[in-house]
Amino acid sequence: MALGYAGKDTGKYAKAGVREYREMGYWQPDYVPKDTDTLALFRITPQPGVEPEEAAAAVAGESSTATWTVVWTDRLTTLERYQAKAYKVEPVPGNPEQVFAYIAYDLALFEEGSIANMTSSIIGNVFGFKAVKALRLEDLRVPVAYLKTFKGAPHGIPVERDMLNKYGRPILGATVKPKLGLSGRNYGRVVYEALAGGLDFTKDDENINSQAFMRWRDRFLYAQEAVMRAEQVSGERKGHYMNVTAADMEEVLRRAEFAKEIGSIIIMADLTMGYTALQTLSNWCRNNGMILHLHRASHATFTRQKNHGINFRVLAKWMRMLGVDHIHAGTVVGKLEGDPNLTRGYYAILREQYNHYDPVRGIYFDQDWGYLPAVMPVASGGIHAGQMHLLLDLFGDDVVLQFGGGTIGHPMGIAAGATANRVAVEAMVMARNEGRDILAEGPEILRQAAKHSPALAAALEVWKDITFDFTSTDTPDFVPTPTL
Ligand SMILES: O=C(COP(=O)(O)O)[C@H](O)[C@H](O)COP(=O)(O)O
Ligand SMILES: [Mg+2]
Repeated sequence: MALGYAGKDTGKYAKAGVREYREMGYWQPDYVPKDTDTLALFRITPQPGVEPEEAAAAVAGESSTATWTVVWTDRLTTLERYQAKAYKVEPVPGNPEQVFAYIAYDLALFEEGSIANMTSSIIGNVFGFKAVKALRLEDLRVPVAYLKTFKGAPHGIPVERDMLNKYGRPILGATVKPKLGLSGRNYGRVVYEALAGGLDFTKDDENINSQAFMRWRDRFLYAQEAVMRAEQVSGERKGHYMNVTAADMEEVLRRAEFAKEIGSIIIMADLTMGYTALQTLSNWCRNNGMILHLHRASHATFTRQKNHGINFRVLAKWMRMLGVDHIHAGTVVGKLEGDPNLTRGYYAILREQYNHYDPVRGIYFDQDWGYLPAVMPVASGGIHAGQMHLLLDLFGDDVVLQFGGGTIGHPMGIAAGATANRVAVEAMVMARNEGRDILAEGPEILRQAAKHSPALAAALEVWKDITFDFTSTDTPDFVPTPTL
């Protein structure tokens, strides 16, 4: 074996000073996790010849105290406390190559209120470890004791609704398109049309920051002028997520300050900024009464493949702790990856105060959120008014439904695109509130509403029943038991 690692060929490596992680105390099948432990569920594909328990112990070791050999200085610490403990290994249904490994981390291991520190421990080194062919962090149970060292969302769902004065229905938004190339003035025109036409929010796209064709200050000014004019004509509160993502933190905060100064209630940031930058911005938003929208730009590079990386639910948990008001969480019916059951699980993680074990939705641990504010999930990417019944049925009211192409691509213009979405959502909410079965009757409810709305009629005609039907790459391992 070419690995500097003790697999089955223990004798050889023991001679070379390499110890099995199991022997070093990282495999403890009798360990009873404490309420204050962080629990992690990893999907491990061990290298051929590496036993599952040893692979689990290795992951526990490398994500906490261990190195590849025993070191003299271990004796200078209370090693048993600081060692992560792999305590259970289970087969993955239908996949003999993989195992689920459960690992417990003591509360002492992570700095208070630091996602950077927690991630450096749990996912810092171990994903490149040669003894595992592939590794995925599937879920995390964060103890309330550690959660209480975070403040969470700057506002949370009820406070955001109060700020907007909008209740009892999904919030509607749109991403300005094309993503790149518009001048500030034309950009502002799109914002105005979309908001005056009936949407609540518009937003910058992830890759709009401050390029030469449209510097951020111009965009912010034109967009805010559009917001204020749309507020005047509609009598409603409106907003445009101003993307403050920049190359350094001073510049990020300069842009955020400016957005506040000109009267915006919301800013946005891209996940590409990094955890520490986001946490600074979250604190700034809490201190300055600004809503923080997060675009999960880049997440699919590490969340999408089922055998390696991090499941999005773990990222969602970190973002709820770190403190964002909104996060993109998938659409199921749109253009981007998302299994229905797993996506519902992500929404539960963001919105509920207590998540009960539900492996069908990919929730592997009970999670008490310790009153950390709920985060508003954002459904965005390839959705349109014709799917309103599906979206409302899947996600309920506490969600931002964002129609970029599905507003700006409307044949009668941007304002008509916005109106189509607003009429569709109001008709569907009313039908649901009257007790109708919107999943079964949805298309008919939309057709009836379209009789009085040429904008909705045109939207239904042009996008008909477009859905993006591809098999998800990430699917649940546990299928629901069919009920008789
Ligand atoms: O620009 C869009 C959607 O545009 P459109 O509405 O025109 O398709 C967003 O960047 C995606 O929603 C991101 O994906 P996700 O929300 O999955 O993170
Ligand atoms: Mg985008």
